[in-house]
Amino acid sequence: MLLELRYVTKEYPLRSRRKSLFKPNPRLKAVNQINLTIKKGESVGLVGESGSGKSTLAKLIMKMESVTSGQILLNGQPIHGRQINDVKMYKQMQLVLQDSSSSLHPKMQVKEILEEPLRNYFPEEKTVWEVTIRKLLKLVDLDSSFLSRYPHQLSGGQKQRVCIAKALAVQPEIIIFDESIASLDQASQMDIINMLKHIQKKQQLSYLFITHDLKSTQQLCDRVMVMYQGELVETFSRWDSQQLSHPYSRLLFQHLD
Ligand SMILES: Nc1ncnc2c1ncn2[C@@H]1O[C@H](COP(=O)(O)OP(=O)(O)OP(=O)(O)O)[C@@H](O)[C@H]1O
Repeated sequence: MLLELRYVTKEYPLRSRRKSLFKPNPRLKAVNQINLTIKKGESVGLVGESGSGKSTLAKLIMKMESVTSGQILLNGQPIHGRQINDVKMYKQMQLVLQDSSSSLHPKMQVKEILEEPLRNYFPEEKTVWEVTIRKLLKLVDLDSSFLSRYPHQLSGGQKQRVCIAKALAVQPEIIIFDESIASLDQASQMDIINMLKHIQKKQQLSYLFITHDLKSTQQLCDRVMVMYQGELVETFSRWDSQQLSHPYSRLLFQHLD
């Protein structure tokens, strides 16, 4: 299994006005006992309303937050421990966020932005960096005229494409998308989804595609999981509302068209 979550829970302390020495501070279970698996080459959607715990889960998987309990394994190795170092982990797993402006350095040209991961992960391949950068741009449907542009000279969709190219530069096994295309218009979203599908097939990549919009998972994902109030309440791979068991999943289906 490429990625496996076993009973993963994340609690945050809740601020309470009255502190008592005798009562434990109240805590919020942002993520509650989540079990999930993603195989090589599989594309999995994670859908849920705002506050259901999706981003917290992404942060736990990317080791940006510590787990309260449970285990996350990448290729069988627990990531929240000393068994796997961060460089090795981020070589296998990359994250693409919604707000691309925060992950693109404003003073770097696209060429430099894409060179950075190659410098970090493939220093011995310096002679082919330039060719690789052009290939990456082509993969995300941008031509080489973009190489010299700065982030402020790109549209939202083009910025997201550069972020995706930056993640692909590392040649990861899995990419986690956290609302990565949510801020784009419908047509750009569809373009990027089709592009991601094409790349995934070509490279046998795995995706965890996190979104509040069920429709965007329909094209891209083999399997969809529904999160509600920190828990995984449903998993389905057939788009048949009759098969759903949780009222929230049924509600999501009602808003599909
Ligand atoms: N650092 C934190 N400290 C305390 N509570 C937090 C923290 N981060 C998230 N939470 C809480 O955890 C819950 C889940 O938040 P999370 O951001 O994971 O939801 P989400 O499903 O990604 O929502 P959205 O779609 O709006 O981004 C929310 O109630 C949120 O307020």
